[in-house]
Amino acid sequence: MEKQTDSVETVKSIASDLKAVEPIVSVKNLIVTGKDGRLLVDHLSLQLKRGETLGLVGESGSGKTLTLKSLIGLLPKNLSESYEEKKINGNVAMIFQNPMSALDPLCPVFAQLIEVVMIRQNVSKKEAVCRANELIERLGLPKELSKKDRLPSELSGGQCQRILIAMALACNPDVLLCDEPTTALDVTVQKQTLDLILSLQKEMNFAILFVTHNLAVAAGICSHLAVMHHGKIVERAATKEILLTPKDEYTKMLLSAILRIPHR
Ligand SMILES: Nc1ncnc2c1ncn2[C@@H]1O[C@H](COP(=O)(O)OP(=O)(O)OP(=O)(O)O)[C@@H](O)[C@H]1O
Repeated sequence: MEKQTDSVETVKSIASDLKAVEPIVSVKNLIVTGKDGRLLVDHLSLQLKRGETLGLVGESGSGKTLTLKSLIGLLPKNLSESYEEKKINGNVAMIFQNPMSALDPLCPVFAQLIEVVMIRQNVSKKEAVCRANELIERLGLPKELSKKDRLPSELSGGQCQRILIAMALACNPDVLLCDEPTTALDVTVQKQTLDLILSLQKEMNFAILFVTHNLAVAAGICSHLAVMHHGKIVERAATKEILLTPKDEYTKMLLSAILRIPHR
């Protein structure tokens, strides 16, 4: 009997080891096309493992957001897609670029958070209120948010983004898709928000796919970068390698376009 229990434990441990190394996100040859036949995402392939942070960088219009939308199943209806593989092993959550427009402007933020907790965690309203309060505290948001009916317009941009991060956490994500989550914030709030996302990742070990046109921001937080140009990934490597020895001409151009503080 003891031997049998031992072997069950061994199988369980092998299964959990396999889960740790198998990719959480696996995309092969994703193609997104417009009505006019224009290739907006062109044979894109990527993989992401638990705890990894991959930055998807490239100029505006290169297809980064459409890649995320395809992954989360929110591709606009006028576009069509095909792929060899598109797999997400676990829960996925997304943080959008503009926190103000991602929230319902007419509904108090606490009520919006409660709704997400109720739906995603399948709990009663009473339990959802408790969990939403925990999230508010964990994300360093003012406690009175749960008491006063505050609309998104009565919060700062940084606070709204924290509400969206709280909503994402309520989904218990295995992978977090971030679409320029700090672009609409001022630089100090940008840094606080990025630090917050990274510390939550450390704690919960989810993978991050981080979309930005800002190579400096991506380089600061991502272990690997994939450079996108005209819908294609033209180069993918460890962040250090891309910064020190870029191979693709477009990557070199992106690097040379980073603004530097002039010598005083
Ligand atoms: N619903 C749509 N219908 C037609 N074309 C679209 C649609 N959505 C996006 N596009 C086009 O697809 C291309 C890629 O768009 P996408 O939003 O993915 O770019 P991006 O790299 O995320 O840019 P940005 O950094 O500015 O958000 C762009 O040329 C855009 O105009």
